[in-house]
Order: sequence, then C-alpha cells, then structure tokens
Amino acid sequence: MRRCCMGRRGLLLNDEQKEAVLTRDVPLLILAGPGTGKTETIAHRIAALIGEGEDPEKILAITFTNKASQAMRDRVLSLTGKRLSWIRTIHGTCAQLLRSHIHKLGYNTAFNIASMEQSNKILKDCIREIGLNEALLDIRELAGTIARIKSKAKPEEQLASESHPFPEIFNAYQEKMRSQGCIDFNDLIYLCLKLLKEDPNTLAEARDQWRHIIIDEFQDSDPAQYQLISHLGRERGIAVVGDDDQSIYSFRSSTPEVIALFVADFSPKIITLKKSYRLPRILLEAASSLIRNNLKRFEKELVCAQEAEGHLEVRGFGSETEEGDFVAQEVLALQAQGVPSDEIAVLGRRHAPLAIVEASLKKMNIPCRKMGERSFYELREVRDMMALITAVALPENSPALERIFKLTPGITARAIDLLEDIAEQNEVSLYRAAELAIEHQYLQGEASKSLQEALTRLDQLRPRMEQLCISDLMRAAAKEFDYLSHLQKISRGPSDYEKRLGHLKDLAQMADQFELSSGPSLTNFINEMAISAIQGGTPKEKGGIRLITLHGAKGLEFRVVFLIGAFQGNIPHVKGNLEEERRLMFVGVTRAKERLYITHARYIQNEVRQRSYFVDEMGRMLSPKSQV
Ligand SMILES: Nc1ncnc2c1ncn2[C@@H]1O[C@H](COP(=O)(O)OP(=O)(O)OP(=O)(O)O)[C@@H](O)[C@H]1O
Repeated sequence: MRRCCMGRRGLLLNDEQKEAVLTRDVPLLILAGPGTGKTETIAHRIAALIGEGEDPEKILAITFTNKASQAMRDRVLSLTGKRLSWIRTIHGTCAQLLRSHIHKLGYNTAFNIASMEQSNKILKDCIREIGLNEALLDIRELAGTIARIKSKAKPEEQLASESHPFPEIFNAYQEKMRSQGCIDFNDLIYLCLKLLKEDPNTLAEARDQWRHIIIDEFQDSDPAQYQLISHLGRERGIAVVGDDDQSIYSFRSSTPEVIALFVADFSPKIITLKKSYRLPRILLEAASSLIRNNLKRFEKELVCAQEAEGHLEVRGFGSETEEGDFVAQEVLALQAQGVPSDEIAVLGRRHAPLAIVEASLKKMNIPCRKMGERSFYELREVRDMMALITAVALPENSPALERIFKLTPGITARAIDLLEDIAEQNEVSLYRAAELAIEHQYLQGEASKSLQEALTRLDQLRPRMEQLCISDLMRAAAKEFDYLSHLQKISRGPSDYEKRLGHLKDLAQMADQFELSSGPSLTNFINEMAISAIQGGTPKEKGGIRLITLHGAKGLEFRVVFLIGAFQGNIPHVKGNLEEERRLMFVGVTRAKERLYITHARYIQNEVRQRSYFVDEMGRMLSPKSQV
C-alpha cells in the first residue's frame, strides 16, 4: 500500500487523492479542478491496481489526446516499471476495437483513417454523383453536420430529422467511404458505438477485455463518447475524472452535462480533489472568483497548496500593436530575469491577434512559434513514411498503397487510374486490383514490371515486421524503396533535404518512444498517428515563446502566461454561450504557475472596445497595475 501513496520524487498523496486511488467496487467520479493532481491520481490508481495483482492488460485508461496518453503512460511506467498497452485515446481504443470487428459492418479491417482532405474529397464526389450542384453547397458546413450527427447519442434519430437532401448525402458519403476502404475520424466512435449497440458479441468481448476503466478529462466527452464509455463501463470498475469548469469544446459537441449524466446513470461515489498544487494564491482566488459566476456547475472550493502569492497584472492599450509590443518588452525583461523561453506562453482566442504579437516578438528578435499550425503529420516525407509502413502492415489499405505506387518510378498516373478502375469495378482493394492487373497482364512494359517490383518489396518487408522495431522497419522500408534518393529529388537543395531527413528522424524517435511506453504494436502506432494527424499539434516541441489559442492551451502549464485580447465581444465572444466563454477564460487563467498578464486593446479596427467584464469578475485580487 505504501508504494501507491508515495510516487515519483517522493510525492505524498493528500487524503482525497488517496481515497480516489484506493476506492474499489463502486463507480467513481473524481472532480478535479486545475492543478489538483488528476494525472498523478490516475497514474497512482493504475499503479495501485497493478500492485494489488491486477493484470495490466485488464486496465483501460482513456484520454482525449495522444499527448495526454503519452504523459500518462510515462507516469505509469515511472511508477510501476510497466508498459501499459491500454492507456489510449478514446479514438485509438475504438480504432483497435474496429480492426477486430468492423468486418461485421461490411468494412475492410485494413481501413484507412481518412484525413479531412481525403474525406472532403469523397464528400464532393458524392455530391456530384447524386446530381447536386457543388457550388451551391458549403462543403465545410456539410462535413460539420455529418460530424455533429455522429457525435450524438442517437444519430439515426438525428439523421431522420434532417431535411432533404442531407440524409441522401450522408448515406452516399458513408457508402463511398466504406467502398474505398476509408472511415473518418468521427466514424471511429460512431461505428464502434454502432457495433457495441447492435452486436452483443462485440459488446461481450469488449467488456471481457477490461475489468477497470478510467477516463481522464471526462468533461471533454460528447454524447456518443459518453454512450460508448457507459457501454464499456457497466458492471466494471469505472472511474471518471473531470472538471466541468474546463469543458470548452462545445463546437465539437462536448458538454459538461456528461458529468451530471454519469451521476444519474451510475450513482457514483464522488470525490473532489480540492488542493491545487499549481496555482499560487492570487491566481487561484481570481480564477475561483471568476468561475463562481457560472450557475450550472459542481462546486469545488479549491484550496491553495502553494506558499507563493503569484502575480496578476491587467493592462489596457490603445491598439493591438501596442499590446503586442508590451508583450515583447515584458518577455525581454522576464528573460533577463532568467525565465526560460519555453516557460512563457501567449494565449489568444484566435490566430490573427496572436500573429500581431508574433510580429512584435520577431521585431525584437525573440524566437517564438505558433502551436498547431502546419502539422508535422502533414509533411510530405512523414506521410510517405507512414504510407510505407502502413502498406507493409495493412496491404489492403488502398490510400497507403496508392501513395507508394505514386512514389515508385515507372508506375505512371495512367497505370494508377487503371488500377483504381479495376478496384472499383471488382469491388476489391487496390492491392487485389494490382494482383489482378499482373495476373491478367492489364499493364504492359515498364509499368507492369515496376508494379510487380513494388508488391515484391512490400511482401519482402512484411515478415520483418515481427523482427524489427517500428523505427528499424522504417529504415528497412526506406532502403528497400530507395526513399532517400526520392527525398533528394523532391528537396529544394541540401538544407531542405537535411530538414526533411530531420523530420524522418523525429518520426523514428516518436515510434521508439511509443514502443517504449506502450509495447510493440505497429497497427496501434499507425492508428495513433492517423488520429494525431487529424487532431493536429506539433509532437516535437522546440524552444521559443509559445503562441497558442485558448482552446489549444487546455492541459498545458507555464510559469508565465500572457492572456491577450481580453475585451468584450472577444471573450466573452458575441456568439458564444456565456458560461462556456467563462470556462474558456478560466482555462486560460489557470495555465499560469507564477505570473499572469491579462491584456486588451481599446481600439480595434476603428471601434472602441471595452475590457472584458470577466476581468471585473475576478474581483479584488487585481494588483495596482490593473487600474489602467
Ligand atoms: N499530493 C501532491 N503533492 C505535491 N504535489 C502534487 C501532488 N499531487 C499533484 N502534485 C503536483 O501538482 C502539479 C499538478 O498535477 P497534475 O499535472 O497531475 O494536475 P492536473 O490536475 O492533471 O492538472 P490540469 O488541470 O492541468 O489537468 C504537478 O506538478 C504534480 O506533481
């Protein structure tokens, strides 16, 4: 027992944390405000279960981002010395379940998790095939509605309530995705839930697989995810951990109401983690005073565990440029005092105002980077390498194979078109179509020879999957396909080549880290990478001041935070739900460990803007500098 209550760095759990770690045999709701040690508590709960003799394979810990699951895996590894394969994102868990069961819905188990770009292209094709005028339809809005329907608890009812021609488009899209061996990001939950609801065997198998289910950031679940979690968690040890005050993703259909639903459905024991270790007194009081204005919430009464007072400063400026220049000057001063750059973040509601601060920082030669911009996963070389290992592991994954064919000298665009036609006409994968083309000599000369060679190389790599770690498989595939020569050809000079090579090394390192913490599984790695590519974010964080949107900042912490654009109409936003807007501000405020600056400009695009009244709601704790 001692082991589970004394973790890394000799950290002693407080009484509520201990209770959350040790409670068994009842559903559990752990309400945890910012910095109250929820990651630490979950990791200790897992360690305690393992300490009691539980099989690690029987523990499923669900997070909502890959970053969070990687952090949790690392924490558990450091506490137990064990690599847990089931500390996963909710989408990753579903992807793995679907690989075993999706054939029951008529899909290929080698399905490709389509990128937004791929699924939007398929959506456009469907619209054209139905005979609708693409120009009159908003593809983004349609894709958004498709996603929203899939995130509902009862998507069929929702679909039936939509007016013509939406249901036709939805059905055509689902069918075309299926016939092309693809599913989209929301299908991971939607199809998994469909299987759990409609197929008792899948449900029984999934329930059998785990005895303990722990969900982190539970407030981020949408209704479909909640259904899924509650299907899996019935009659199991289920513990959900969340903070309704940090529910900020209603645009993705998440709702803080899932916590009340869980209480109604499971009658859980409720434990509130009250002690906040991250926030100094002034910031904790300001944040609490702000969030208290929300009426629909679970009260948490946070207590400060820190001795430090902290620092909160509110500053008003004439223009956004002046606001940006202030941030840059203050950053220089902080750096001179020894605050490292990567401990400073600028948070803004949208990318555009962050770009103004970026310009000010650059003017003063301060390195900075915007997070979540061009995704690492979208880089050409990263996509090529992922396609190579995907085509090795999942030969029937047609989009991956198509990419490999495009990389292979000798296989022309016309040859690929022909293979696609064969696949469509025969309702088979591209791989099978390639086999048919070779067998019946549909292709001649160089194209036929190159196609045969590409398939042979993949076949030769396949048995090596079992012997090699993922990064070595990447190296072997690069060699087999002479990928580095290809990289040289597509690079704009030696420095570009080196940069691209660096990205491939980063990718290999990510694969090593993945295997180190969660064990060897190539398909899991492929699933998780496809999910990360859709969720976005930069995996490898390099130095510099970070510029992040408020929505992207949840779960992060910095010594110093600048929360910019705190004016009426921006936060709270004119179109936003007031309580969610307040939660967004709360998330921003609670990212700072030491100093928080809240700034706003008075004139924006020739209009006078008032300071956000959320600042007034933070109350009397503001320091003298706030009276600007
Ligand atoms: N019992 C404890 N004693 C001392 N420090 C603790 C204790 N529990 C947690 N901490 C520390 O508090 C900090 C916040 O913990 P953790 O990251 O687990 O919080 P969190 O609730 O997940 O935060 P967030 O609100 O960002 O999700 C960490 O530095 C952690 O080590």
